[in-house]
Amino acid sequence: MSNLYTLGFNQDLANYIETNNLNTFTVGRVAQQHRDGYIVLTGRESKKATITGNLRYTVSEKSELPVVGDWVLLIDSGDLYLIYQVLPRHTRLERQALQGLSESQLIASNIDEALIVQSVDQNFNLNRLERYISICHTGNIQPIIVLNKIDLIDNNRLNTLINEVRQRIPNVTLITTTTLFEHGAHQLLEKLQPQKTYCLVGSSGVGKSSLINALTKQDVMKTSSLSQAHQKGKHTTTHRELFVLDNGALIIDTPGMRELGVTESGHGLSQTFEQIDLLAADCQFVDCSHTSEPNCAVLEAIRRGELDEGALKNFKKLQRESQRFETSKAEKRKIDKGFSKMYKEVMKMRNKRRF
Ligand SMILES: Nc1nc2c(ncn2[C@@H]2O[C@H](COP(=O)(O)OP(=O)(O)OP(=O)(O)O)[C@@H](O)[C@H]2O)c(=O)[nH]1
Ligand SMILES: [Zn+2]
Repeated sequence: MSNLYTLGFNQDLANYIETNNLNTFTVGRVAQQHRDGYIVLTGRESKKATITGNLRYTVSEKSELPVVGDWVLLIDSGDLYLIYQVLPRHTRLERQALQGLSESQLIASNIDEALIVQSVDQNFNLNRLERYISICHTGNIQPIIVLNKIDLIDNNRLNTLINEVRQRIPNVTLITTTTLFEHGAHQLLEKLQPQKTYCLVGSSGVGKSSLINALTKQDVMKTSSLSQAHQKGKHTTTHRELFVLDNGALIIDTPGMRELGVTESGHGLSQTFEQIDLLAADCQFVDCSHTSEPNCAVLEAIRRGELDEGALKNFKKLQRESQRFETSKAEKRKIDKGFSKMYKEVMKMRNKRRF
């Protein structure tokens, strides 16, 4: 078991296995997810794996199936492991496809900190940063902002950008990198701790694969050429993969995520827009929408120049989005429930007829 700890295994998981009498299984961590199966690490080996029929047919939602980062119980069947069970997840990186169904998609699990990568060229966007940060908070993941490709701009411009981030998002760690020069990512490497799991998120072409290559000091990820990276809809990273770095940190690369929707209105948004949340407590109306109400503390703060108007605008946009998501989820649940009721009634009638 001791080798498992180098993969991020912890006492909570050990206790879970112990209390549920699951000691007979091999424990592993999902390192790669492909169309036709998985690669799991057990601390001793890396082997192909597939899920058991039992697991496939007993899950009630797709998100209960294994994803990269998951801890799983395995049955050894020679050159293949069978995944018998997914152990409880302590964090989840989840997204909702903006033009999609009401279903959210689990991207990876058990991530301690997410590195939100933006490049300092036209990709730089405060609203998008806040969007990614909300998703992290919703999944209990600590966000870190990484501004990459700083070789493209001069120091003045860089300081302006850093100030812009600091003003809008004061409480999240900010790191600057370039993968063009040796040691250009040293600030980032120093931040990564052994046995902790990180993931890289960000639009296609911002340099996530290049950063992985810089951190692993190898060419493990294929990077796209600039022209390719800017072709719309082309993702150069096609699968998710977990890497163990020389310093013992674990890092997961995820494919470029253009359509990244927030999934819930819970604490994710209020944690990200903490300042608005705090101010709102002083609004005259409990359900103040901070639009035109009298004695609105949020609008007052904007008037006084203490709150960025852009932050409030983005907050409202993300709030509307998550409300839409919640509503469509509730509607879907109602429809599903209706179907299941109908199905039960039909079965009851069939059984009656039989006897
Ligand atoms: N100037 C400059 N270019 C960089 C830097 N980092 C990466 N690039 C270039 O940006 C392009 C995209 O880099 P990738 O590492 O493939 O980007 P990615 O985020 O992994 O992209 P996806 O795999 O599509 O999600 C490549 O041409 C890289 O050479 C940097 O620090 N400075
Ligand atoms: Zn208000």
